[in-house]
Amino acid sequence: TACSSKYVLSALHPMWQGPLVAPGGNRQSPIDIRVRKSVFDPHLKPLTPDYDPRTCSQIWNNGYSFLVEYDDTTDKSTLKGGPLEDNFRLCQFHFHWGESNAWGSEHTVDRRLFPAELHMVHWNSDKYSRFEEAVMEENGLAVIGVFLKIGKRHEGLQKLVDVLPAVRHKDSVVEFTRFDPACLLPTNIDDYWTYAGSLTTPPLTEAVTWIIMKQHIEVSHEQLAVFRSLLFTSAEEEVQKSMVNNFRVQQSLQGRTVRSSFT
Ligand SMILES: CCOC(=O)CCc1ccc(S(N)(=O)=O)cc1
Ligand SMILES: [Zn+2]
Repeated sequence: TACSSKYVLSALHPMWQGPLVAPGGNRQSPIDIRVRKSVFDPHLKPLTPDYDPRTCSQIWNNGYSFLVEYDDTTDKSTLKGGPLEDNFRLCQFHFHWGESNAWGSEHTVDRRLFPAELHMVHWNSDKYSRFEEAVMEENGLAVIGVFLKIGKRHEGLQKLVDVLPAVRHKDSVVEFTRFDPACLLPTNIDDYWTYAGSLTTPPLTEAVTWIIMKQHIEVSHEQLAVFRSLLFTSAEEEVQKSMVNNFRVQQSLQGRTVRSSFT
């Protein structure tokens, strides 16, 4: 069952220092999105991201992924609309990927795996005063998920790819500015699935409104290979481990409904 495979992952993956089973976990992520079981919701509004590239501040390797962090002390880079009732502030984006192009995404669509998945993480600034507070609350976070496919080179991503060697080791950080995260969104952001879920890494809190884009973006094989050149390990550790397969296994839906913004 999903539960046992979660234990298997915990045994194999160095990345799990958190709780193996989220307390009372009945809305865990990621999930498999069964397209024919999703329910069209005509009341879902268009999503309105409004990002200011000047809020981009740094990139760091946290030992699970690399995070591009945004200054979220003011309402400069926000997300509204879609399934969201409140205003959400962008705080970071990161990716999950595999060691091969055959797998790497966290969510799947009718069991289809993608080589990687982008997560753009926002917190509810109408209800909470900072990310660390929102991450513990039921309607605290909104994460946009975008699938990556291998194809043509993504020109906007290249600025990010070029700086990754500078954050090769865990806990390394470099200044990174004037990056517009909107360039990583697909051309069509009106078609998405949405469901109530959780963080996919510790603390695994059930705080996330997930918004998964139907349309993927394309990156080149060479660009994804640079992601795989990152390391889970810090510079001091003798054994260097490639940062690959940093995804969680799918969790059971447990009666949840996945809504779609399109028919
Ligand atoms: C209390 C501090 O909590 C954190 O730092 C959680 C960060 C965190 C943010 C987003 C995600 S994901 N993969 O579900 O988009 C996982 C973990
Ligand atoms: Zn993630």
